[in-house]
Amino acid sequence: MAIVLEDVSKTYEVKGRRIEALKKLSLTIEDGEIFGLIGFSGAGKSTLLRLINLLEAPSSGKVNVNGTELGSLSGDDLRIRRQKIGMIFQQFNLIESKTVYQNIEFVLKASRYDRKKTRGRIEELLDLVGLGDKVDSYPKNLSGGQKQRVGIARALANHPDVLLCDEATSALDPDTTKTILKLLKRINRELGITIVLITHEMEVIKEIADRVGVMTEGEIVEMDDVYSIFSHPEHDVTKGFVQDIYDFTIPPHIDVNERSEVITIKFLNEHAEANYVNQLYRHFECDISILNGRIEYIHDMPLGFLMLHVKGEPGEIIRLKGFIDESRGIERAGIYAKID
Ligand SMILES: Nc1ncnc2c1ncn2[C@@H]1O[C@H](COP(=O)(O)OP(=O)(O)OP(=O)(O)O)[C@@H](O)[C@H]1O
Repeated sequence: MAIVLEDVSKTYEVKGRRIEALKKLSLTIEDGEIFGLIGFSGAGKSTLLRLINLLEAPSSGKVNVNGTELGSLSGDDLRIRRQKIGMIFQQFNLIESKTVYQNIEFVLKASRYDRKKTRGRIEELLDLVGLGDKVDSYPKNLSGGQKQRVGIARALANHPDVLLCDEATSALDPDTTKTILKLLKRINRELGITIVLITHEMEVIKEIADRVGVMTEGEIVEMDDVYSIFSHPEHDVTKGFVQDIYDFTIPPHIDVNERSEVITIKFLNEHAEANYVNQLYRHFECDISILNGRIEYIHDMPLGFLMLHVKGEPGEIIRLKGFIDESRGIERAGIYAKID
């Protein structure tokens, strides 16, 4: 059971102009995983989500969700299948004139949910998202984070097996973003719901995704587990996104020549926490100062970057670089190219 897209294309015609929003894209999202799609505006992310959500049909290719070929559905079958795909939005999309209770009741009514069970289900959902005391509040009296919690409760009302998140935290401050992402992760782990999220923020991917696809111009140009994408980005677009997090630029006053080099080192896994700089001091007659450094924990696995300014005889600097290149779990990082 999974979401499988096979050679999917989507073309729009606008005033006689063809826009290829998706170009023969193939992708398998495994059951129970959190899959993040990152890309700049116009890359085709929302279009992809609308195909999975059955809001639109592909121009060619196949979309299969949990064993059902979506193109084959119509009428009631389509309506029922759609209920099994929940969705949350950047602007929450709550009905302002309805209370929290009524917002969720609305989707349960639409799905002809057993009326006798409706109140119990809504209370259960609000408890799950930590809003048990807001049942009679109106959206205008809720914070952004609380509104998104209502959005999540509403999306889960019909026991979906897939939850699609369209820039779900882009309107929230960093702290609220973290709590919402934690909630989504808990929902994924505890309820086993597959989550597909689209974002333009690498922080969001780092925080929550198991795997990530990088989209540009209607194609997925790189796809891997999140640690691999962060530690070894291949495509220029991916490098640009990663560099947004590791913004390591050489300070302008640092002179770079054969006796004075800036070396950025990448430490993988447990090597990030070792006393590596100590070893460099001990082994080489160089003057070493730290210009920048950071350890990131991705799914609890450390990934470290350290920018060093090394001064010394050219031969000694070459030996030091050779030592780094031969050390296990340690690599020279270079500077990831920034794409504007
Ligand atoms: N209904 C539509 N009619 C015509 N063109 C469309 C339509 N929907 C999307 N497009 C075009 O398809 C391309 C991909 O758009 P899409 O919204 O999927 O990108 P995106 O990555 O989600 O961007 P954003 O983050 O800005 O939403 C864009 O060139 C867009 O203008």
